[in-house]
Amino acid sequence: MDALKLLSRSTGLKTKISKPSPQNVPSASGHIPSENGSDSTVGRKRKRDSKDSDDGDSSVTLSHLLTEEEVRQFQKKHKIKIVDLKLFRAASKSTDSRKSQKEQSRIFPQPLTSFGQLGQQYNINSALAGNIAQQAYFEPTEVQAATLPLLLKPLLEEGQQEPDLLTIAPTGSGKTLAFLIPLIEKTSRAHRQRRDQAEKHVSSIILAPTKELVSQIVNEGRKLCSKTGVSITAMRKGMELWEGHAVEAESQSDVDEDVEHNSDLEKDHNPSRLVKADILVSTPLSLVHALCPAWEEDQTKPPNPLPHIETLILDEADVLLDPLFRAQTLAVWAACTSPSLQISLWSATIGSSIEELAISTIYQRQKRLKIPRSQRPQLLRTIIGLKDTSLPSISHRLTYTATESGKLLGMRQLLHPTRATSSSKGDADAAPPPRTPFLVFTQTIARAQSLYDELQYDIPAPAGGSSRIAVLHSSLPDHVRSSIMQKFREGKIWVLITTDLLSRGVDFRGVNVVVNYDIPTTVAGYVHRAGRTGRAGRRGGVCVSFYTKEDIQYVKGIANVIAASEKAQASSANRHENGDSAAASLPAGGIQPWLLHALPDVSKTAKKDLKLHGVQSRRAIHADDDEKTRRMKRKARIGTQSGYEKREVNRKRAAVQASLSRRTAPQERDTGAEWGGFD
Ligand SMILES: Nc1ncnc2c1ncn2[C@@H]1O[C@H](COP(=O)(O)OP(=O)(O)OP(=O)(O)O)[C@@H](O)[C@H]1O
Repeated sequence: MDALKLLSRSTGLKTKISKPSPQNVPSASGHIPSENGSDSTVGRKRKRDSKDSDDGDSSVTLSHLLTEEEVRQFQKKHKIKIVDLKLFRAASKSTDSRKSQKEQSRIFPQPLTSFGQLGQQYNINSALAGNIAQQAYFEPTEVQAATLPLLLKPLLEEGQQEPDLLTIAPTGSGKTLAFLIPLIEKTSRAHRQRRDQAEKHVSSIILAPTKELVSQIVNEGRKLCSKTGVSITAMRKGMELWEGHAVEAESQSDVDEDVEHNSDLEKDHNPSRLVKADILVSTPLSLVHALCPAWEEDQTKPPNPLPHIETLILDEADVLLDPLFRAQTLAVWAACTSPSLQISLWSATIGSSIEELAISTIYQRQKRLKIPRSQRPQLLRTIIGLKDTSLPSISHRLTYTATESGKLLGMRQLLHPTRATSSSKGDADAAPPPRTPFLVFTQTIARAQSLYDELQYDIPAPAGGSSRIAVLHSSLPDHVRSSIMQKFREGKIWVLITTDLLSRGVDFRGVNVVVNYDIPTTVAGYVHRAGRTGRAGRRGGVCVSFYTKEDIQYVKGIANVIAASEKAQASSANRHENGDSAAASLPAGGIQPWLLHALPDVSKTAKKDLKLHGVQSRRAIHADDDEKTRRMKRKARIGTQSGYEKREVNRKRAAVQASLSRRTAPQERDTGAEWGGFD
């Protein structure tokens, strides 16, 4: 296993980078034609210095722009849909069918067919173009092809405003690059126009739900910002967003150690604590504390305004606008008071209620700031592929284990596959046994810890023993969290047990197997967890989900996602039938149609309850739980001790306790009695 090579991206470790085969890049559904209409870019590495125009040389233009019909064909082939939501709003007042309303509001801008166009057509900062080339990205992914022109084109002409944008694109499809490139270019242009570095202040904010994701975005951003004059940093303790407003150290959560220090902050004198970076990446709570330290006590208090912020990006927008983070995110959004603020929301899953919330927040803000209609930016929605489906390149296995102890057995079988269990008795077509690295998800921190305790000695000592397995959750100190992340990226840890903390956005390139030891609490959760494998077009990723009797009532949604993903894979296999054998082979252990019929529909209340609390038997024991619930929860605990062994241990413990209390009781009576005086 070459885990080191697979996981080494983002670690700074040098590995040999080879050109991926065309079907392995994220644009696997079909190659992107070059400017002259041919498919010549595919399969050939672009020369780094041949196309990038020099900074300021705007005379180089594309020799050939695609006609509208070609753009339509391109969008169809790559499953790209761009809708102008204002046109859609106007069209929805008509009596036309919804389908035709949608068709009327679709737009067909020029796509980005190669990274070379960034220099040629969009005249981006040459250092930025060089940094992109340095990353050895050979061609844009669908989301990059669709959104980069939308965000970069308005920068070319003065007075043009970038659109507000909602983007839904599959996991691992390169959304981070899609929002970072235009942001860095916009900031670099603003620097050139201003040329007054003394004025430097934060002009853009990127919000992400976890510290791990914040750290990852900053690391990716740093690579792209190199030598562009643009700086990016993560929110950290003691930072001031404006002079005299230090963040309360104890109320402010720290970011990971692997985020390098912003050099501006390391100067000793106090004003240096002022954030001087251009782009600030933060979790919503960290930022909201910076804007209003007492925010949690009084959430009605408006946070201090951030009038200089020109761009706000919500990565994993559906989580940020979910009730869990909603108040904090909206508080930051409201604090960005610039009338020319450009907002973009990115995720693999944005449900219609979240989309409505985002759109209404955008409109209300424009009304509040009294921005004339003529000056309001376009509002666009880009969808890549099918909404709320998992990547077709991932194989899914939904495994019934009946009980909790069945799961442990299943997990051990995955870790130690034998010939008999991995290939169904000599079946030559059976899938090969899954190979580490594994990312294992549980419902709660306590369960992640228990599973770790159970499995920590399962890897044989000659293979590294317990150092190969780790647990990561939000109760661990930040430095431990970042060290585990680093080791997993470097391939030193093979099995990482975690909670939903790592289900969103985190990019471990080489994860081969995602195990849902406990089923996720939402369908979107499944899409995101599964999406930790099969990233950047990698094939061979497997997502195994165990379910027990208690889960049967909830798994239909997951089964539907798997069925949709398999259908997409089958149709892509048909398209590739003349050559792409990897795509042509259907995943092993897929969903049988009878199972889809047999599984009960999930009621709205059950969905809501699952989302809020998880499966009941796996929740922590509460003081007000009745005896039956306690028993059920105890039974669902992760462990290899049999019921008999547990009862024996409890019996012995009770006997020892009783003997101890018999011995201490007389003393307690002597010392504990109140002194009644000499009388
Ligand atoms: N054009 C490209 N060609 C090849 N690889 C790319 C390209 N763009 C991005 N990648 C790689 O794809 C991987 C996934 O990218 P990224 O983390 O941005 O995905 P994402 O769409 O944000 O996923 P998620 O929804 O899970 O957050 C990263 O390792 C990134 O380096």
